[in-house]
Amino acid sequence: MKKILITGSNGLLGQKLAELLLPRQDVELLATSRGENKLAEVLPTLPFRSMDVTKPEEVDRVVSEFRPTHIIHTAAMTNVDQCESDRDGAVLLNRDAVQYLVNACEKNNVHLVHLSTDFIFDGEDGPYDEEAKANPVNFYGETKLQAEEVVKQAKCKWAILRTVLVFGIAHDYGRSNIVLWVRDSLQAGKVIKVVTDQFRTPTLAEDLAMGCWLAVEKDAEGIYNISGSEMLTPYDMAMQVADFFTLDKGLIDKADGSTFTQAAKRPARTGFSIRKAQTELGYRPHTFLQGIQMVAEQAV
Ligand SMILES: NC(=O)C1=CN([C@@H]2O[C@H](COP(=O)(O)OP(=O)(O)OC[C@H]3O[C@@H](n4cnc5c(N)ncnc54)[C@H](OP(=O)(O)O)[C@@H]3O)[C@@H](O)[C@H]2O)C=CC1
Ligand SMILES: Cc1cn([C@H]2C[C@H](O)[C@@H](COP(=O)(O)OP(=O)(O)O[C@H]3O[C@@H](C)C(=O)[C@@H](O)[C@H]3O)O2)c(=O)[nH]c1=O
Repeated sequence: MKKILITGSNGLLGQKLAELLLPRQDVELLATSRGENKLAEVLPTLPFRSMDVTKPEEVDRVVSEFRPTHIIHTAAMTNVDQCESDRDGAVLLNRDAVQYLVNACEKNNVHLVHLSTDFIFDGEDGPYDEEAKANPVNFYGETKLQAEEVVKQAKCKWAILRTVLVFGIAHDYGRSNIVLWVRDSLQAGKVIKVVTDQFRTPTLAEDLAMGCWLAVEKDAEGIYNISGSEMLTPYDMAMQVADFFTLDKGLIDKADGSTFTQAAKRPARTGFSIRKAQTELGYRPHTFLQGIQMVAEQAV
């Protein structure tokens, strides 16, 4: 029996984890997030406690009371541009909160599964394997790299799962992602500028949730890349989305990183080799096209 506490259960990955793990007979689950439970209506039997990971005494109390075997830590400041403007907030949530969780895990003998990102790399020479040297180009990546250092110092068991450009559909959820953004923009007849000079291995949220479960099930320790397997540009992705939903590809304008400005710099070529997760965990992601299809099936 695995006793799993999820942080950030209101987020995209958190919701997919709750859906995946709640029905399992070999898992006892506690979903936590700050504020109210967004899954209360769709998963009424989901055990939930409000837990703000930036409050150490709250983390200590909830972890000590539930005494999980594993924590899957998904909560983070994932708005990359916001991390640039709210640096103190980004450090508190993306790094300091990880230290609070590590403290609670050490005290209660918990295996910590921590989520990290391709944005710890500079994007000069992707795809990356688990041994590649980090060199973040934006503040989000900086804080997530600092979090990895915190986890690596931990005296409890730990795994770091790195992922890339996650897409999927969640309930009552504000953040968009490439598939929904392209679909919704084209459906509204809007012209979009999409970059041709960034490369990613986009990740279906359901696949990432499965990767997290495999890591827990196998008590995996160390670093694992958990992403899709196809290296695509956002422009390639947009074209596949347009094709799938039979939308007007004429609305997709090619752009490049130099003309296209976002507050935070993005690494050019990331993407992951997922060989280690495939061989050691039995991780098998869907294709990007299958991922779009799954999103379409869930769309209302
Ligand atoms: N999405 C992506 O493309 C990628 C994500 N990752 C990493 O994967 C992980 C999961 O990402 P994803 O699910 O997309 O993230 P989301 O932004 O969807 O979810 C994060 C959740 O954390 C919650 N949260 C925020 N602050 C706190 C807090 N102080 N205490 C408790 N919960 C809090 C948020 O709550 P609220 O709803 O109230 O804001 C949100 O529901 C993150 O660690 C991220 O860095 C890595 C690479 C790519
Ligand atoms: C908004 C926008 C994005 N893009 C491209 C750039 C980028 O590669 C891709 C997604 O852009 P976004 O700004 O939505 O996503 P972005 O913030 O870059 O996503 C990141 O999120 C964090 C949490 C991570 O950890 C990373 O793995 C990464 O996926 O789409 C365009 O081409 N045109 C646009 O108008």
